[in-house]
Amino acid sequence: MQRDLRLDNVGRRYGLRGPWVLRAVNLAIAPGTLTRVEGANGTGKSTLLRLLAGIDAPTEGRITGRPRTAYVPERFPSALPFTAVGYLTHLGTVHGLSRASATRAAHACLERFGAAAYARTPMAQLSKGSSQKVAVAQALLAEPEFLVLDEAWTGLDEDARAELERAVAERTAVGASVVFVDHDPSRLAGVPDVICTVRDGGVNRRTEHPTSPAAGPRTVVVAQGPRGGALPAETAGLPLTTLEETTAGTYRITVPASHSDVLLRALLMSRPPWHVVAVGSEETP
Ligand SMILES: Nc1ncnc2c1ncn2[C@@H]1O[C@H](COP(=O)(O)OP(=O)(O)OP(=O)(O)O)[C@@H](O)[C@H]1O
Repeated sequence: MQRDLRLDNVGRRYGLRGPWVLRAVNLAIAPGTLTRVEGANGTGKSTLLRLLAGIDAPTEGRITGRPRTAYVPERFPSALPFTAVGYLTHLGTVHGLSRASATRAAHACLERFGAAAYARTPMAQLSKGSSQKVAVAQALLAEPEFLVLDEAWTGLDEDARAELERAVAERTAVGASVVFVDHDPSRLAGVPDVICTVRDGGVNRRTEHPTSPAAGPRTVVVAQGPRGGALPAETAGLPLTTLEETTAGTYRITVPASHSDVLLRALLMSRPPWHVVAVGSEETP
């Protein structure tokens, strides 16, 4: 994502005389940020996400700067006349991949979320959880610059939930933005850069400070790199909780557990690679 996605004076109501669900919303989503949207039931969270994703148009106001976007809706229309892999392959070709690459990407995505066994099952026959995995896979397939997740974790098993958290971390680490709603307050706790609260038709935006002690599980990585040097550039988008040079060239780095894979990959893939000495988990207060 190269620039902010902007909502200027956006309003949305359903029907000509329906009540305004959102009104006078001004909001900017910056590249590389993770935003959590919260609010009571029926306040307009899904409405806001559909507007952000471009699935729905504002009744008034303007939305500009939307990059290549993917969306996981609250309710995924699973009764489609495709097998899971057929559907994802089709979408891959729509996104410009060759058929062979799209098929490979489709299988890889299903495998990643533990749904490889259902690749050839007609979508209408998938269980709710399996079809949710396809919903998530379709969004991640094209490596979007902007990812919008409306209760995307609901119905996923534990492994798939963790995998989706990792996928979110990967997206933001490469400069994409992610906006999500989730009923579980501990979802990615301490990680979001921004919290948006929808209330009384408005959106209140507040910036979080990932450097303050974050809630949720954290991973401690001890790694050796250049003395007094900086972390590899690939770690720039990560919400590091602490970074300490314990002895010359040895660093103790703490990240939210959901981001540990991205941190480790960045360290090991940097040129020259860092040496990872230890990885452990840290209890949080
Ligand atoms: N397609 C629609 N047609 C008419 N009214 C709608 C439509 N979609 C949403 N609404 C109304 O807009 C309001 C906000 O709904 P929305 O689903 O955006 O809220 P939400 O905060 O996501 O709710 P929840 O937490 O229950 O998922 C509700 O009053 C809802 O009935």
